[in-house]
Amino acid sequence: MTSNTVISARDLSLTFETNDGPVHALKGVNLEIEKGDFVSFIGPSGCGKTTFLRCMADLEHPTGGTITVNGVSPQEARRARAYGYVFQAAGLYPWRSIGGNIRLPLEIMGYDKAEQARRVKEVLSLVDLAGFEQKFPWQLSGGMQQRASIARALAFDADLLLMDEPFGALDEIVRDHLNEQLLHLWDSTHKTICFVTHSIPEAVYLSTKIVVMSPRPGRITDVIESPLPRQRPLDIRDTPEFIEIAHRVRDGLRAGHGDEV
Ligand SMILES: Nc1ncnc2c1ncn2[C@@H]1O[C@H](COP(=O)(O)OP(=O)(O)OP(=O)(O)O)[C@@H](O)[C@H]1O
Repeated sequence: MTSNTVISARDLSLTFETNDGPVHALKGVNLEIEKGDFVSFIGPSGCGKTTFLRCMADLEHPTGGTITVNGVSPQEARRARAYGYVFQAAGLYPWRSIGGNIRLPLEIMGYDKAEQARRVKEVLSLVDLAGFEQKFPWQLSGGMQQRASIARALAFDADLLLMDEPFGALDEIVRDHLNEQLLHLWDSTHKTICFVTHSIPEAVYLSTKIVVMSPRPGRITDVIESPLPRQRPLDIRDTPEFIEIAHRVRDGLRAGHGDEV
């Protein structure tokens, strides 16, 4: 672990006790994430991607091993507001305007009105929604709503962004556009991003590091360091380098699946 280490998981395990017996959501997970990394977690349903993200966010508590966030416990990191969390669904309050939704966590945290207004403007422009502050969620497309939820997660300017399959419900064209915007945002803000996805092209396009996971028990089967440059136009997806990484991810997913049967 170095001073640049954002997430450090050592032999991390989490077993849920259920009526049907124990569920090993995570077992023996080891991973280091450095400042500025864009890390995707990919794997079949039930391999523990969400559980891992929730452990980072102090929303679940490991039953074995250790995990630190910025060198401290997830609980301390949560209290220090070390991360923003973006959920699968945008989860905006329909009775609040877009500005009102983004402002809500800032109100709770006691920022003064001028600072709230400044931050709302800043994050809306970061996600390309300048001018939409007064609109209500139902007046925005699904992709715009998801961008607004990213803006809300960015509002208190945490260096770490945890994103749980934020674009899963969107069509491919919108998703491509949001992927480009997210890469741009990552590049311009130097944040560290942990991103859950089911899509191989999305994982390869976005990431500096791709973590391939496998279920029962949930574990990491491969960690791929991407050789792709930081600046990535969408057509990088047609290059041999991109296709080679995508193959490796697919092979990793297949191997993990083979263990199940
Ligand atoms: N609160 C809980 N109680 C019991 N079991 C749980 C709980 N949360 C998750 N699980 C189980 O833990 C395993 C991992 O779940 P998790 O949601 O982390 O997987 P995932 O990889 O994110 O799946 P998906 O891609 O479907 O979102 C699954 O078998 C799930 O059923």
